[in-house]
Amino acid sequence: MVSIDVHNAYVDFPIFDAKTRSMKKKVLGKVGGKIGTETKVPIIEALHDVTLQLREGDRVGLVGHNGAGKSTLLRLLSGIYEPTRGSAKISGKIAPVFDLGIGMDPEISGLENILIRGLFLGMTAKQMEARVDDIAEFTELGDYLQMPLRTYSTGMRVRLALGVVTSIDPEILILDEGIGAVDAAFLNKAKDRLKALVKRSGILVFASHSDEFLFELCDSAIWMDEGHVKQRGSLRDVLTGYKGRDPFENMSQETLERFGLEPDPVATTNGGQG
Ligand SMILES: Nc1ncnc2c1ncn2[C@@H]1O[C@H](COP(=O)(O)OP(=O)(O)OP(=O)(O)O)[C@@H](O)[C@H]1O
Repeated sequence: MVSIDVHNAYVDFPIFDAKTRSMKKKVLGKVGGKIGTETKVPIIEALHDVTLQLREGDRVGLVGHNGAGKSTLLRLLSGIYEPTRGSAKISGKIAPVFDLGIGMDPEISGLENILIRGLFLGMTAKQMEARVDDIAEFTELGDYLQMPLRTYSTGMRVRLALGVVTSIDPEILILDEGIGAVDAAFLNKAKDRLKALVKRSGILVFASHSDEFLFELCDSAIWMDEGHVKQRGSLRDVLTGYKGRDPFENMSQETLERFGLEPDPVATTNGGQG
């Protein structure tokens, strides 16, 4: 049974090299977690009293300002961070995809990197060997696949990484946005593979700043603010709360239809003006 149970979890980062005196001057900022200065060493409270349960079939988007705690929560859900207080119990094979470039070795070939990266994401060597041709074809990298990775452009690396990531069979897929460096045509091609990947995953948690991408992959969402869960619910409701307006407002009819979504009735009746 695939599941995630987080109970009253906190994640603190003590900052040993910060200048406590100057930190005590209050600076009001919109972004970032809370910085506590009561102790000698300033502490950033990246997650504050987070409780959530995720079950098989959940497709959850994570939204929030820069520094709100999304990446920290993803790392907690992946078992990379332990909670400072509280608990996080994760059952299932986790594929954490934070940084598409992570786990790649510049000195070995693209093909070898496909294999290594697959192992890193929980696949067996046999499974990866069976998929390598399909991945190679998807990347359109041709003879470059025999060359060391250091000879690749940024976009070529992303193609390779996306090819591997979208070929795996994760029970729990933890996805952090970072898919910007490829050209639009390739991203469209990757979207279909990403959707198929999400379909065969047990649980998806996806942090993103793109409404459209969130609607492609998720049906519910969590709004993180200053390290705590500010709202959890349907993707539309949470985005409306977070942005202060209905996310459908700015979507074209074609996009809405593609997602199988109903246009906002208010916007429709007044000619899309409000
Ligand atoms: N390794 C770390 N050491 C110290 N502070 C950290 C560390 N990682 C994150 N933080 C702090 O924790 C808070 C939450 O950061 P986090 O990276 O989780 O935010 P985020 O919501 O993912 O932001 P973004 O949208 O900018 O990626 C921030 O205040 C950040 O400064």
